[in-house]
Amino acid sequence: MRRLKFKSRQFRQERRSLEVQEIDLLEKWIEYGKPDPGSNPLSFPLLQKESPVGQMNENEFSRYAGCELFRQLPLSKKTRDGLKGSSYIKMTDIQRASLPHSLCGRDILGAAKTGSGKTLAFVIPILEKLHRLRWGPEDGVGSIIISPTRELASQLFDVLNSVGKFHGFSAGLLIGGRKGVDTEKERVNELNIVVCTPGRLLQHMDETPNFECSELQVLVLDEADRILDIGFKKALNSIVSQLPKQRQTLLFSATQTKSVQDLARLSLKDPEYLSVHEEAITATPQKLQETAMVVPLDQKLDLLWSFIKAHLTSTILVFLTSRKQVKFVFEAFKKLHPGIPLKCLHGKMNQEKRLATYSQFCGTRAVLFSTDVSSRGLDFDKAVDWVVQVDCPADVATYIHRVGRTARYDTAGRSILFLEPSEVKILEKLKAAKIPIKSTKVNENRLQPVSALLASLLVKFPDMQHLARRAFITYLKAIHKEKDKEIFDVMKLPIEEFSASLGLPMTPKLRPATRVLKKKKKLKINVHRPVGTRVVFDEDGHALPPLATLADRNNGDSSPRIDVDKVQGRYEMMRQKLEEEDQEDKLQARQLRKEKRMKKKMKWQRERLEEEEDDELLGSFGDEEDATAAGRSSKKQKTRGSGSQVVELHALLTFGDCDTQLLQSISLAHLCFRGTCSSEIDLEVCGDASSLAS
Ligand SMILES: Nc1ncnc2c1ncn2[C@@H]1O[C@H](COP(=O)(O)OP(=O)(O)OP(=O)(O)O)[C@@H](O)[C@H]1O
Repeated sequence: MRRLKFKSRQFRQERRSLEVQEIDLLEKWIEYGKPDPGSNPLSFPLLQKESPVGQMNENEFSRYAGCELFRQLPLSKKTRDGLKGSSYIKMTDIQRASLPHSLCGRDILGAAKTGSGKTLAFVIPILEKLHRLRWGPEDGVGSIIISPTRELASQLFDVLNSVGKFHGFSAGLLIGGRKGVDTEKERVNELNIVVCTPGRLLQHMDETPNFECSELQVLVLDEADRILDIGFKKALNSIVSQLPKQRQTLLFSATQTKSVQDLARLSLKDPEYLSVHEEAITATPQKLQETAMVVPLDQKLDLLWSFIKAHLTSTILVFLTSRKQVKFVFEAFKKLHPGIPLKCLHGKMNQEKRLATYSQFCGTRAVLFSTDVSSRGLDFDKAVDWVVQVDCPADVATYIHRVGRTARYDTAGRSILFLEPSEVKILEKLKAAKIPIKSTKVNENRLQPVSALLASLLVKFPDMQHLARRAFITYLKAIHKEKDKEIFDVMKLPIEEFSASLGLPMTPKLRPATRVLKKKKKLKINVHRPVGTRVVFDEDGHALPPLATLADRNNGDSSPRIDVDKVQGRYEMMRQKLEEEDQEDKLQARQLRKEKRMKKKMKWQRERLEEEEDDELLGSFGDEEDATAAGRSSKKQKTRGSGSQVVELHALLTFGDCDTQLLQSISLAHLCFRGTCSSEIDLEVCGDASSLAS
């Protein structure tokens, strides 16, 4: 047994040196085959499947720009094994075009159709870059992947988990509201790869002590155009200002931004623009059949109900404009029992429910009513048969993302768009954007009216009346707010008929927006008022504004006038003072963080050195030292581990509101569960985690 342990240490050393050799080889290979900046590897002659791969002779390597199999790329064994384990063999176009550039460390601006495999195009370079840098727990956050929604972040995390399972990086999913943030704070500093939504990342940057990303290597923005748009502007600017400028940045989306201003915000360095489907005849997947139907607003629910009743064995994703509409249609249709499971998803649902709904919907026959929270990035296991857009999308990009939830990778799919007659102008815009959408007429004979059923439902369940009213109002408000007035005109809508179609007995009154004037706050005497903030009154008993004390009384006027220069001077002085103090504070905090990091790093390096010395000692002293060294080295194995044969359970941690339990179980297992694949070497278990060893 002792001998076996000695072997396992030697094995670890050998493995480490093999890893160093592999990295050296990969770096040479990448350097050798770098494609020219600005070139598109898709236009290179295809590398034959049977061509030799890797090092040809001392200074010659096989070509990787222009290859189509993952195994022909300069990737580590761990990544290759991860890809193979997930059955990824052949690259998609965006992967073929971008990976040769991103593996060399270049910034990428990648655009490709929905469902075309953009996720792997950024997950692989992250794993490879950190692997080649031999990134470890003590190095902190090496990569951040930002996604606009929690579901998408969680899905990206799953892909990272499956492809990166042979690497020893710790990764965390940081999403969600206030809940769970404290648990995350305790562990977030140990992460190497962070998958997150902008809000949660910023929350940690602001609140978590010592959380910093000053060593960041790769920043990824998935659905980049969405993250760069106005809704996330403030958050993203704050995030980027806290990241080092020296980093690789990868931006991907099906509808990519080219705004120079946007890109300047991210300080991209000579990015490679790779829009692989720009030349394609269509902007949407080839196997997607797209149809539009013109139907008056008051018949949309009839059409939707008839559609669902006619497709009871399908998986259908239905998009509506507002959360209130989603709630109403879902609750109402559920009570009418259409004969197929119904689900709903919107941004105000709690996170656990959102994630549960998302995973339940994957691969089952069901109808999911959703707002645009599901429109981007989600890969419902390639199982959505139909995308139904009951309400017109805000713009062409939204249309592309919504229909992109079906016909993913190489599967087929169908979509249908219900258009109010006043909205038909969008068809021209869709066609101009190379979207092959065909218009068909509604077959009135097959329409199953649902309005009467809804009216009786609203009588039976008075709560539903409120939902219906809210759905009505929020829809009209949303249309009123839409920017594209050529398509959206609330005045052209049949408002009364629409209200009746929801089952409402009377059309709710739409009041013009009024400003609610707040009551003037009563002034109270604050006895705890800090010294120096005394209120000064004039002779008539009126409180003087604070700056009146600075007024220039020497100009002869009876009423004192503010001396603007004096006031500005004082402000300027205060501003300067504050800025100086701020700078000092920042410097101090940075210094402290740096020292702490250095200490941690030194400690880890010392431990590793000791471990290596131990190994060498063991080599000379043999079996005697084994027993004492075993405990110590097992402990070290907890924090640092790599290698193809040793399986460590600490590989990936999951953070997030719903994962507290999982987090606990992983940290338990993380204690020191270590098994080896070699039949020669026995399981080595330390401490009280022995019960986990079986
Ligand atoms: N090389 C590949 N071989 C086989 N399947 C792949 C490959 N790359 C990606 N896929 C599969 O294709 C599907 C779509 O991939 P992915 O979600 O990355 O698309 P996307 O381009 O990011 O889509 P969207 O624009 O909607 O976000 C996934 O189910 C994924 O597993």
